[in-house]
Amino acid sequence: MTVDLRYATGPETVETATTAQLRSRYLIENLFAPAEVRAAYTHEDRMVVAGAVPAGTTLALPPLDIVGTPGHLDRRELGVVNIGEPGEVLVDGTPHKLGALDGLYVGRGSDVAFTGDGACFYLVSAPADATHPVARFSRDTTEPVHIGDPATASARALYRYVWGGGHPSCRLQFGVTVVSDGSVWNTMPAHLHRRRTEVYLYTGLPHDARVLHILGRPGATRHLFVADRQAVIAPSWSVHAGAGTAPYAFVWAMAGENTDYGDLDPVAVADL
Ligand SMILES: O=C(O)C(=O)C[C@H](O)C(=O)CO
Repeated sequence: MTVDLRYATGPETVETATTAQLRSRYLIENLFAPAEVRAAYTHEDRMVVAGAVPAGTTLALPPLDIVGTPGHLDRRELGVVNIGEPGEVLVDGTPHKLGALDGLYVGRGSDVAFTGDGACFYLVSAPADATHPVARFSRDTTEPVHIGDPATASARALYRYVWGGGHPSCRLQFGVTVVSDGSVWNTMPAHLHRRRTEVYLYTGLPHDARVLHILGRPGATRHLFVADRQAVIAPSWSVHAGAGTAPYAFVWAMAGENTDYGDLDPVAVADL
């Protein structure tokens, strides 16, 4: 299986990069294909992001040569969000049903497989040094945190699945944010995470719409136009925020030194 490999980068490279260079370093475009698992590996906090689209088959989470262990999760933990129709994730043979935007945490050491005709699973794994139990998160029963304001076109609901305040993990945090009708902005005002890497996967965008995603150091930002089901890597020195030309949601996932969701450095709009 080919893995899309991304090296770690420094902030100074962003200001002089061409658009093509920015896209090849930070944007992950083709994670989802029928009856395949596709993966990208970033050296930023050694996160793996992947797509599994069973399309009527049963797809196993494969080992990756770059990870270097016989099983993908031998030394890793996994977050899964279903961005398609309902499907099942088999963890050591036990099925866990996931509806649209539901999540699943899988601890170190498990074998995982995916089924479901219209299901489309987004996966994030990160190194783990302990084993925590499997946990399912339903978007319908997770109490969202409402942030932003319709007056600034930034109202959104944040569904935190693994975030340090509930189910335990080693390094991984993830959840889903749904931008409210009439709002366009995510993560504005923006912030940085000195102690972790974050990856956003945009979902629910019409095919002809885009999210204008902002990256880079405050005061020296660039942008990428991002389509549905594409992901963007935000190294620890980069803001990560965006405005959509149509309604959208996104899966956010982080890995780093701690699992404290509130450990972030806010950036005032005027400092961007
Ligand atoms: O819309 C938002 O704001 C977010 O969803 C923020 C992410 O959860 C995030 O950046 C976590 O650090």
